[in-house]
Amino acid sequence: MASKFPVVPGMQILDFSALDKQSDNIDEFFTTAQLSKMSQYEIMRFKNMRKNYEMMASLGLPAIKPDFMKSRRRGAKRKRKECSDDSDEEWTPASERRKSQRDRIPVTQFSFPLKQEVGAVKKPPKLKKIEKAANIKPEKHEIKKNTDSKMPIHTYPLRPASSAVSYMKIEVPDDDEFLYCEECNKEYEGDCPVHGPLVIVEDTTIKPKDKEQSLYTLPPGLCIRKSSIPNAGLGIWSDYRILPRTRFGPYKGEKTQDLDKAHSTGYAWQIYENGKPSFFIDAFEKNQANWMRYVNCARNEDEQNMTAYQHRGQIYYRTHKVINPDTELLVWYGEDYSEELGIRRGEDSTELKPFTVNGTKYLDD
Ligand SMILES: C[S@@+](CC[C@H](N)C(=O)[O-])C[C@H]1O[C@@H](n2cnc3c(N)ncnc32)[C@H](O)[C@@H]1O
Repeated sequence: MASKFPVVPGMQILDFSALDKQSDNIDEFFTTAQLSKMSQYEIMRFKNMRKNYEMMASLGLPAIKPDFMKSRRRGAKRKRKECSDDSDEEWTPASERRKSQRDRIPVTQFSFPLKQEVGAVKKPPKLKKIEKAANIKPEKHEIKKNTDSKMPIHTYPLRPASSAVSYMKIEVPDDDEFLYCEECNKEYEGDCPVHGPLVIVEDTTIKPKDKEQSLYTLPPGLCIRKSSIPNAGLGIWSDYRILPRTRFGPYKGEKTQDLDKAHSTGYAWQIYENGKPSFFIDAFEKNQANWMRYVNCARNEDEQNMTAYQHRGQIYYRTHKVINPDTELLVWYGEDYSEELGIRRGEDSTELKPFTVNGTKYLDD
């Protein structure tokens, strides 16, 4: 498929729109009588299973066909078992299957292992080159307030930890075994039983001692360039369409309990244990971090396209809306740090002007 967007070697442009329509129907696999006995919950569940399977298959990824899709309904009276020639499982009514379904779905059916081994993708250019092209001064311990010119510029490390917070933090439930499903607006112990597991995008695997480690871990289809946010430095952009419920991470960095240090770098996430602040994961040192250190903070809900969450002591980012190609990935750092950055949620609607360097499109302040 032709694309006007820059393409990372080995990357696919994903367009699931046709798939979405087709997958949103399970009529061909059940009789009218069977369908009429199913709850909305069951119907949605089968649709999701079909969608996940077909998306994986369309990408050429290993996917296990759900049992209910293995035989098509050819007549309302035909029994399910007779139709099924490649399954030795006895067919049971959907309502009876519901209880055991979850245990029987292999996790791999849903995972989206965009995993790249060393050498499989071309490494991104050197950080210095990227900074030069984007007209960004090499990274310093510096945080600039982006919205109000009267606001002071803080240079770190400069002050002891105070009430102002310059590390990222989010509300974490007492038990971080639980996963919150934004679609259901509920927490579940493990994956959501209605919408299934998140689609997992893994970091690119790198050699242990690779310099600029954080950049080389970029998954295919993402790239680094100047942020769309004025004075925010570099940021992470999508080269292809990313669907909601896609998970990135975990956020990698040095594990530390040093509060002052976490304050000073601007790259630390606070981790909670039993609902209480415990330690930090600080991604300031590039050779201990991954690409997630470059994800910037959204200035308003509209531009936020990822949610940060803690699960089993680690921080992940997941998408909660479709992210179109050529869009910056933006997460919410939490109230305190955002305030530190001069972000008052909902107030900034700065128009962004594109410009081009060496054929690559950037957005200027
Ligand atoms: C985790 S880093 C993000 C990557 C950073 N842009 C870089 O080039 O390394 C956090 C820092 O990015 C900058 N930043 C992130 N979001 C911002 C925003 N909305 N406005 C201004 N600066 C922002 C701040 O300097 C902040 O301390």
